[in-house]
Amino acid sequence: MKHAPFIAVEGPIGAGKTTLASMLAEELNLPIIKEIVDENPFLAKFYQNMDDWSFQLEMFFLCNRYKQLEDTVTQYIDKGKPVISDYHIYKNLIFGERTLKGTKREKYREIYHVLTDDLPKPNIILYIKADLYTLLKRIAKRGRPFEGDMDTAYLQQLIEDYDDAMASLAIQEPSTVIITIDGNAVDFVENPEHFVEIASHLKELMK
Ligand SMILES: Nc1ncnc2c1ncn2[C@@H]1O[C@H](COP(=O)(O)OP(=O)(O)OP(=O)(O)O)[C@@H](O)[C@H]1O
Ligand SMILES: Nc1nc(=O)c2ncn([C@H]3C[C@H](O)[C@@H](CO)O3)c2[nH]1
Repeated sequence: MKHAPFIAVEGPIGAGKTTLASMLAEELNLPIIKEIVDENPFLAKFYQNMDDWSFQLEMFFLCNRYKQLEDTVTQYIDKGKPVISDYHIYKNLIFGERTLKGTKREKYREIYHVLTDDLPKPNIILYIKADLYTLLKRIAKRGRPFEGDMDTAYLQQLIEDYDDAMASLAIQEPSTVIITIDGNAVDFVENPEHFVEIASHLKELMK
């Protein structure tokens, strides 16, 4: 691999990104960058009223991820050190395009590009695909109170948005390696062999 591996684990809500990224970080001895969830002041409000809170929420996620990406670049990428993250900053566009409307969507899209276009992006993406049934099961298992009433239509739409986004990324950035994991069938939590297979694949790519 020409550049230091910058690995992102992606997939719709509850797919298992943090779980897999943490397991891989430990197995491969990699530093991990994790999404900020608990200190997010808008998330619970957003799930109660998406139209009222989407712009604040998307901007909050974007600013946080921008800061984390800047730090990741200076601390790891610029020094040629590998790193793993439980998200790709592109997810801001996936969510923003879905939750925002009209001029706010256009403004947000512009701000996203101004902030991120000149920054390095992950060169390996592990994309966990999973169906609605699996995601709802995992979201319930995790039991975050504010996700309790999640609209299933929203989640189903995001599943499709993620598929479209990964297909677009594959075209826009052909050098990015995208490994798709069937999150319904492959269970890296319950089945150690499944995890070993993913970790071995990644080790090969990182050589
Ligand atoms: N392969 C799996 N098999 C069974 N349970 C899993 C699996 N992956 C994750 N889980 C469980 O599902 C829940 C959601 O996982 P996790 O928090 O890693 O998802 P996520 O994709 O990071 O979520 P979010 O999109 O909200 O950030 C957790 O309770 C986790 O333990
Ligand atoms: N609207 C919106 N935009 C984002 O960029 C975004 N990223 C994550 N999330 C939601 C999913 C989980 O509930 C919870 C933790 O991942 O936060 C988001 N929601």
